[in-house]
Amino acid sequence: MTDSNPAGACRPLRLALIAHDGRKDRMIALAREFSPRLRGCTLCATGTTGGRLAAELGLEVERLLSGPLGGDLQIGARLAVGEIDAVVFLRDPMTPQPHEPDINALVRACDVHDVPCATNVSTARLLLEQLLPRD
Ligand SMILES: O=C(CO)COP(=O)(O)O
Repeated sequence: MTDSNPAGACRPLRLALIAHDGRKDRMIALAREFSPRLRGCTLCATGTTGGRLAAELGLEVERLLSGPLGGDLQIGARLAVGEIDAVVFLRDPMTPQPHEPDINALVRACDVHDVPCATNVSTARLLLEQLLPRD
C-alpha cells in the first residue's frame, strides 16, 4: 500500500485509531471488516484502543498513552507536524469524558491541518474505503 495516502507520497498510510469505551466494540468490528487492508498501514492508537486492536485482531499498532492520560494530545501533536495522514476517532457522544479539552484539541488539530477525521462508523467506512487500497 503505497501512493494512496492523502499526501500522495509513496509510503504506507499512517492512520490513528481512537475509540471511547462506549465505542470500542464498534471500533473492533470496523477494524475487523477492514483488517486485511489495515495490515499494510502504519497504525497508532490510544492505549486501550490499541491494546484491544492488537489482542483481538492481531494488528501491529503503536500504542500511545491512554486518552485520559494524554494519548489524544500525542496524536494531535503528531498530525500537527505531518506524521499522521488520517484519523478514525469514534467518540461517545452520550458520555461525558474527563479529558474533553484534549478531545476537542485533537479534532481541532485535524481541522487546522486539514487531516481527514472520521468520528462515526459510517464516515469511517467512507474514509477507509477511499484511502485504503484494495488487495
Ligand atoms: O479516551 C480516549 C480518546 O479520547 C481513548 O483512549 P483509550 O484508547 O486509552 O481508551
